[in-house]
Amino acid sequence: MYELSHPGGPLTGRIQLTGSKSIANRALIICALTPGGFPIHRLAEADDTVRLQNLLASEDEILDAGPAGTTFRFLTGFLSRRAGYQILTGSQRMKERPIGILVDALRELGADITYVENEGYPPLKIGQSALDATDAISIAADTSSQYISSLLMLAPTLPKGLRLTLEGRIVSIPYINMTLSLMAYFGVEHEWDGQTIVVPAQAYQPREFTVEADWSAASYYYGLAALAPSADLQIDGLFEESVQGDAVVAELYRRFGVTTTFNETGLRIEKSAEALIPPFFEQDFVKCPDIAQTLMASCAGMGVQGLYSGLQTLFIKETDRVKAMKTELGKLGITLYKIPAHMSGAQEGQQFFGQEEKADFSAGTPTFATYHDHRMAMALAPLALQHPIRIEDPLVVGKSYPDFYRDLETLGFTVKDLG
Ligand SMILES: O=C(O)C1=C[C@@H](OP(=O)(O)O)[C@@H](O)[C@H](O)C1
Ligand SMILES: C=C(OP(=O)(O)O)C(=O)O
Repeated sequence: MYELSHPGGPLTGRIQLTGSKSIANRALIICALTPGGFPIHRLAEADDTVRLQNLLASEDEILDAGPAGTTFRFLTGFLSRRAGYQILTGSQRMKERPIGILVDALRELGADITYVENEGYPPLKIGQSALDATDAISIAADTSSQYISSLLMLAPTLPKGLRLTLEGRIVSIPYINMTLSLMAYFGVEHEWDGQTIVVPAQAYQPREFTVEADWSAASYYYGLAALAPSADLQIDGLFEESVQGDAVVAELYRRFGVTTTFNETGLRIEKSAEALIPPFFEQDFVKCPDIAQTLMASCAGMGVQGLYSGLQTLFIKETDRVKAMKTELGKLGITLYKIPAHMSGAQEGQQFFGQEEKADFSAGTPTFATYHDHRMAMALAPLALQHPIRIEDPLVVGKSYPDFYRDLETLGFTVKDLG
């Protein structure tokens, strides 16, 4: 367990931000699909990326993706064409994260995939197939965009390419765009017409590639700036033009008086002591699910009333994130609650959640559980600007950002290992 604290006063410093695991994992899969490969610079040191790199190089029969969603989903597609049989497995939580939508789509293409334990869930036994049964399939787009990205990256290498029709409300759409723009960087063209993406058969063109810094990780610095009396932070490695949907975080925090200016090496986040905090924050997170916890913790720290929608994918991530945030914010006297449909005006398939109290530390130092979810630890960490906090299983951050605590220390935080 770690205890985090900060002496108070203005928050200043400079961070070389970790690389994006989403971008790195796409680059690794595309590289493996490109004859001869290509050099990738600033490959993220995230556990999920190291894992994918190791599994792509492994000839073992059992491949363990651990808790890494993109690693598991991207490999499910990739291994369908690799020689021999492999068993693709993961952590206990991974075995609870659905994979049936992707398996059904791959089976329609001709894949040889069987469930080793429970129907619809990892682990999978994956054999080699030409994936030439058809060149046009449909897939439900309302559960995880990672299934779609997995198919898209494979698509140009299929004998007749792929015509992929997305059904239902599309979640996490910026991640589909990220996949397509990386494919385009490596010379692969597509057409997106209505709900259908067409990728003709083509070869990836090798090109050197550099991984951008991680905008999802940047969200924690926005969270810190929002809770500091004043802040001036330089975050290196991020650029205004980004393929990451979570870059929207710069816009979201502007509402709390946290401003962003781009410069040569990255960006500067500033908040002045006079910044006005609005009483209310409303946001649909369907395009940026990974920053929802950051904003919930910020609203808690500022005592801003939050109204959230687009959280439907959070239930099947590293943990049920809504439930986990509800429990942990509850330790600070905050109720995160579902708003009944008749009160929120929610349309079918939509749910609204609300919270309004300000974090109350009068019960002493809170101990936050992390539920095997890196984002629980990192999203709650900024609250240490208001009162010391304790984080259980703190090294869970390694999934995307192993140097998180070291970077906090450079901003003046004390990180005490309580064992
Ligand atoms: O493709 C990706 O890199 C990701 C897609 C998103 O998942 P879903 O599409 O399952 O929402 C996101 O939450 C995850 O952290 C990374
Ligand atoms: C949801 C996440 O990752 P994954 O789905 O790849 O496990 C995440 O990093 O927030």
